[in-house]
This record gives sequence, C-alpha cells and structure tokens, in this order.
Amino acid sequence: MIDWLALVIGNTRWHWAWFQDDHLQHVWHHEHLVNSQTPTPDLSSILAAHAPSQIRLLPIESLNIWAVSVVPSQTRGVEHISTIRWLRHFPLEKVYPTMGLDRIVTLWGAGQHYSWPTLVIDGGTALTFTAGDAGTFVGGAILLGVRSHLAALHHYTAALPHLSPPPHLPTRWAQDTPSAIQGGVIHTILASIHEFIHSWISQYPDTSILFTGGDGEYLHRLYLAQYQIQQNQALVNRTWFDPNLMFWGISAYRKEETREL
Ligand SMILES: Nc1ncnc2c1ncn2[C@@H]1O[C@H](COP(=O)(O)OP(=O)(O)O)[C@@H](O)[C@H]1O
Ligand SMILES: CC(C)(COP(=O)(O)O)[C@@H](O)C(=O)NCCC(=O)O
Ligand SMILES: [K+]
Repeated sequence: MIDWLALVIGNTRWHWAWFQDDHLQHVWHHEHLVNSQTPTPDLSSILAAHAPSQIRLLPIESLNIWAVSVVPSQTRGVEHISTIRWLRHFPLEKVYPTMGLDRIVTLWGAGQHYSWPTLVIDGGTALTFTAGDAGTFVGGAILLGVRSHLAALHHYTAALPHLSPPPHLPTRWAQDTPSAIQGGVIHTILASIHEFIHSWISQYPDTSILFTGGDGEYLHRLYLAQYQIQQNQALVNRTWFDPNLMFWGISAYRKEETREL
C-alpha cells in the first residue's frame, strides 16, 4: 500500500485527501495560510496545524503529494516543498489556456469515476458549471458562489445585511429584507442550475450530473426540493452529490501516470 496525499487549493480553502493506493481514506479542509507567515511553513507544521491526528502519524516528509491550485499567492508559500508535484496538464481534451485546474480535475473525476457525458455543478467560492463528453471539455460557465453572492450584496450596498444561506428553501415573494435577499439569491441560483441542466440534457440526454464543492450538498438538496422530486425520477436517478470529485480526478490521473513508470 502506498500512502499519498491529494491537495486542491481553492479560493476559500485548502482541500486535502489521504489515499492508500486508489483508496480514499480521509478528507479534510482548512482556511488559507496567512501570506505574511515567515519563515514559510514546512509540511509538518501545516499538517500539524490542520490535519487530523491519524495523518500526522504517517511519514510526512516522504509522502508524495499530488496538487492542484487556482490561487498563486497560496501556491507560492509552499512551492519550496519538494514532495509536492504540481499538476498543470490533464488528459482532458480541448480545455482553454486559462481554465481553472480545479474545474479540469473535477470534471475529469466526474467523467472517469461516474460516466461521460457529465455536467459538474461546483458550489465553491465561485459557482461553476463544467461539462464534458468522452474525455473532452465541451463548455461551462462561472458565476458567484452562494456565500460570495450574499457577501457581495452586503459589500456593495449601504443597507443590506450580511446573511448566511438559509437552511431551507426560502419564500420567493418575501416581505422583509433578509428573506428578500435570501430568496432572491437562492431562487436565482436554483433557477440558473435548472436552466443549465436542461440545456445540457437536451444535447446529452444520457449525462451524469454531479454537484460538488462546499455548497454542493446544500444546492443539491434545495434543487431537488424545488424542481425534481415528484416530477422527473429519471433525472433524479442520475444526479448525485459527491464532494470528492476533485480527488477522484487526481487519483485517476495519478493511476495513469504511475502505470507508465
Ligand atoms: N467550513 C467552511 N468554511 C468555509 N466555507 C464553507 C465551509 N463549509 C461549507 N462552506 C461553503 O463552501 C463554499 C466554499 O466552497 P469550497 O468548495 O470550500 O471553496 P473553494 O474550493 O473555492 O475554496 C462557501 O460558499 C461556503 O458556503
Ligand atoms: C472559476 C474559479 C475561480 C473557481 O474557483 P473556486 O470557486 O473553485 O475556488 C477557478 O476555477 C478559476 O480561477 N478559473 C479560471 C478561469 C476559468 O476557469 O475559466
Ligand atoms: K471548487
């Protein structure tokens, strides 16, 4: 059994997974490192501060880490760590040069671990739609994530409070400010998701549909509550939430790479 770690640095958090060969053992997340930190942290101190205790028992300095980042300022803080292998190219075809590696690796994970064609709805700092068929990127879209949406309304106005996402489906026709904000944001996001799913399905009827990201479970639950449950069982049956798509993507890539060695 080979122990190794996968790392994805997103715009809000670092996402880690511990694997033994192809088997995912444990996942954890933490906030960004503080940039001014000197000296730049070594791996054991990052893991000591953030990883669960069983990870700290592993031979940390010799573990291979397969990593992807979309936040260069965070990457810089750990670039000196020689056991980290930064992945910059994936076998996914027809990606454009500035496409986020987190989107690439997540789509790769969805396609390889579930099925192609596939549509990934990633509720992270940004909300992204990323779609592909037969190992080829087809297209996608980027908008504000749930928290970013709520934070932006507060940030760009004088009177709007900073709210958390409502735990349940909010009313659409609100009669107070907090409900109007939550209803506006959530119903608009769900309607967008619905629209993108239906547009994709009309071209790729046998697609898998994967929700992922920090808000993935939440959006999946609210989406099913709003649009699906009774109406379209066939669609429900191929729609999943899986927070580990990015790790399946890295693992699938690693498997190909190490097979060739
Ligand atoms: N512990 C947490 N810390 C921060 N955000 C969280 C947490 N749990 C869930 N979230 C949700 O996850 C979203 C960020 O998604 P995530 O996938 O972690 O982002 P990224 O990959 O961009 O770093 C936020 O919008 C927030 O609502
Ligand atoms: C769209 C993103 C900001 C999403 O980041 P995340 O919410 O996962 O932190 C990231 O994938 C990114 O910086 N992409 C580059 C532009 C593109 O994908 O077209
Ligand atoms: K993400």
